[in-house]
Amino acid sequence: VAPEDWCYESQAKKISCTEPSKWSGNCQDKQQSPINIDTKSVLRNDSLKPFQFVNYDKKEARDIKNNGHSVQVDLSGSIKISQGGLPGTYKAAAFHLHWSNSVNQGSEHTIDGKSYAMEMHIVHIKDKYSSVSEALNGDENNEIAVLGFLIKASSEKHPGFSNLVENLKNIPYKSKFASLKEFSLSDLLPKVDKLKHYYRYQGSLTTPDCQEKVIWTVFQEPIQLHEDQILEFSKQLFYNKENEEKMPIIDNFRKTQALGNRQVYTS
Ligand SMILES: Nc1nc(-c2ccc(Cl)c(S(N)(=O)=O)c2)cs1
Ligand SMILES: [Zn+2]
Repeated sequence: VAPEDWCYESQAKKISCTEPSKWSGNCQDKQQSPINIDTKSVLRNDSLKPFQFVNYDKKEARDIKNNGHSVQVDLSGSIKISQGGLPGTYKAAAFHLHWSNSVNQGSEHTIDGKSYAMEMHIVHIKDKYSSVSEALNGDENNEIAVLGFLIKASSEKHPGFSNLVENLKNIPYKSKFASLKEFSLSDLLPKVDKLKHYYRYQGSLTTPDCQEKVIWTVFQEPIQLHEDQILEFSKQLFYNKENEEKMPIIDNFRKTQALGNRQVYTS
């Protein structure tokens, strides 16, 4: 089945599409993501130094896009990460999010069985590549580095996310774009001194073809958004194109996968 008609369980109930248990490619292999992180079984690894974030504080106006599975913001390759136990420098490609229509679930990774309301993924590729698809052609298991940020509901509105959230109503359907006011990635993330603590493991893309080429980082410090900001995603965004039956993007998160013989490390 061609990967483009893959879908999540919530959609498979309404339309005929390939639901997660039937995803093809590497999706049925043994080093899949996301996983539950059992904090009692993680191993401290002192070589997991703090990340070096380059141009994360660079303010840029960017487009936000409904890609039919999530909401995505493409990033310029001048944004980079290094250190953080990575084998070299990686450049940013894009970020996207996963969510539900309730705040008690929506994240992909879980911590001691606890789901968070959302999860943001900043996808990076090795510096030598110029696209995610080029990186996926590489044959190492660390061609891609995803930084995962858990998001929890709070009573406070997150000012850094306000413009992004306000623009969701402008991209209701697949392939719609909107222009965001200038912002930096740092505007969205916890303070850099809170990013010293993170989990690390070897895994995959959480969407087809689930290639096992991702070195995963899940930060321990969650981002806090107001409940209304979180619920706006499932209220305003639809999977389908303009003139098709409206199907809200809800529960666009993959279930946790077997850890198998992998070890999760912590900085
Ligand atoms: N069409 C879509 N692709 C993705 C995607 C692409 C690359 C990656 Cl690495 C990921 S994830 N969730 O593993 O971070 C998701 C989402 S929606
Ligand atoms: Zn993702």
